[in-house]
Amino acid sequence: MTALLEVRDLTVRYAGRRRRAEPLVAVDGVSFEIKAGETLALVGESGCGKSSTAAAVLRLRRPDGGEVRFGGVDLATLDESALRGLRPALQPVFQDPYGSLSPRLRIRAAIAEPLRVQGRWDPATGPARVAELLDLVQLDRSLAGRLPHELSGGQCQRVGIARALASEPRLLVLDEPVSALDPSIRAGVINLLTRLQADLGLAYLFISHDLRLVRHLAHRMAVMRQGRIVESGDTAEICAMPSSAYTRALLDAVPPFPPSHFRK
Ligand SMILES: Nc1ncnc2c1ncn2[C@@H]1O[C@H](COP(=O)(O)OP(=O)(O)OP(=O)(O)O)[C@@H](O)[C@H]1O
Repeated sequence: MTALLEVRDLTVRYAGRRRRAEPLVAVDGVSFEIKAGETLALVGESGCGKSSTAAAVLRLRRPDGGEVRFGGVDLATLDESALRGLRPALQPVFQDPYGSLSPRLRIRAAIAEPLRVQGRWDPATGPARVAELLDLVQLDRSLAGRLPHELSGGQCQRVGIARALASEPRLLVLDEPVSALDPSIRAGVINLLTRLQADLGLAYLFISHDLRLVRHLAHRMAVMRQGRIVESGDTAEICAMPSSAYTRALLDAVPPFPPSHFRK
């Protein structure tokens, strides 16, 4: 099967703080691919370049080098008007569930917003679509009239996922999607993501520093260090026999697995 997302030699640089300072190379020649229905986890310590990679894949930031081919089209070089047509297919889910939602927008409006922005809101069918999206993320329809602060963190993150699904994406970029949540509700959101992938055939770029989650969720993983991928491949194989000493050190720091509350 051909890849849905192909990233080749991706480079992201940030200008130095002081004038004439050397730019910081946050992502340095990173390559990976993701097929439809597959999860690739990007793992590594804080500051290794995971979020910068995600921002370049989502074209929130124009890469300084390399290719980001989505469905064969290189997003790295597209202008904003050409990107507009492709953006619905690649959707982000961020770490902070409250920060991702406007505090004054009721849940039904928050879920409908992407459809309105994309000019796809139909007053005749829209409310039923919002209800369907609430069902998809296993939220009670009665929550539609609430404001974000009236919901728990886990419920808000489900709203964030429903908003992403409203665009009928093919790829979700999940940047630490459960690390801000209470440990007791993380498993519920992870199980939801697993089920959505099976039902909708979604591909996930899953960014996490939590290797227990990665072992549970990701078909393949890529380990980043100082902007580069030091090891990548099948998650189970890497976890059983890492070829890089750095990966081994990351794995050795992880408590025993699996937590019993994850659905197998
Ligand atoms: N907007 C920015 N301007 C300047 N430097 C940045 C910017 N964003 C990130 N960096 C730097 O780029 C490097 C990679 O950061 P990035 O956030 O991509 O790493 P990360 O692996 O996602 O880390 P974390 O897990 O802490 O989010 C770090 O050295 C960071 O300080």
